[in-house]
Amino acid sequence: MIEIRNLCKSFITPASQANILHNISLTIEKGKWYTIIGDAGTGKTIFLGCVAGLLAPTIGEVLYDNIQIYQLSDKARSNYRRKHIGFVYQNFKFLPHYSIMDNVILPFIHDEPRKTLYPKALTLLQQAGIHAELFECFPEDLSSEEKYRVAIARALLGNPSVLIIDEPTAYLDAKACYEVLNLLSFYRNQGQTIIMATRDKEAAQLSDYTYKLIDKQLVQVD
Ligand SMILES: Nc1ncnc2c1ncn2[C@@H]1O[C@H](COP(=O)(O)OP(=O)(O)OP(=O)(O)O)[C@@H](O)[C@H]1O
Repeated sequence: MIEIRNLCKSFITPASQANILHNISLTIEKGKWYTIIGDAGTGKTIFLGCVAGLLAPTIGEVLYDNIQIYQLSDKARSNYRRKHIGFVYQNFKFLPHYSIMDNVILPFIHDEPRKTLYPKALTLLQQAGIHAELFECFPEDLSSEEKYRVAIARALLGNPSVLIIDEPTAYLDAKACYEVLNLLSFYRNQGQTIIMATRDKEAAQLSDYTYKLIDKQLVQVD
């Protein structure tokens, strides 16, 4: 369903060249959970950005259902991304002065009326274990675990083909981490495709496939 072909990513300036990813090929199957583990600075976020249509590879291709997303115009790729990709950022990117419910709904407010978005957001927030009394709170009122849960609900509101998650276990203690991973497992069991990057190899235990990013390349782990 997602085909990553010979992906290389470098950052080139007149003074230097930083080669981050080299010749990565991977097929992402529908309904499976892929975990990319790697130490800090190995290129996990860069890899997710390339797969998500946010960062053009220097060489190589990313195809969604045979469509080369980097051959699309910026506008078409942006539309494609909105439709197909739900992204949970490492730092969430919440709007601090908007309520939790607004943070979930606002990314889609130009696509659909609030009155149809609201019940979907309500269901996703409830599935994510967010109690109704938190809906009108602000992001800063939430615990780290609750923030992850809200960010996952927001990423799923557009019913994306793939949920991409950058480091879901950062800032969480072991129990909270376990709970968030269980929530992801629930969605994978419902058929959601997931690509997750993390430094924590223990976080890969519920996923279907684990790869390690090492020396700029992906190596499958057991
Ligand atoms: N625009 C850029 N120009 C040059 N180097 C960059 C640029 N953006 C990122 N890098 C470098 O790419 C490397 C990989 O960064 P990336 O954020 O993908 O790592 P990561 O594996 O996600 O790390 P972490 O686990 O800390 O989040 C880093 O060494 C970073 O400095």
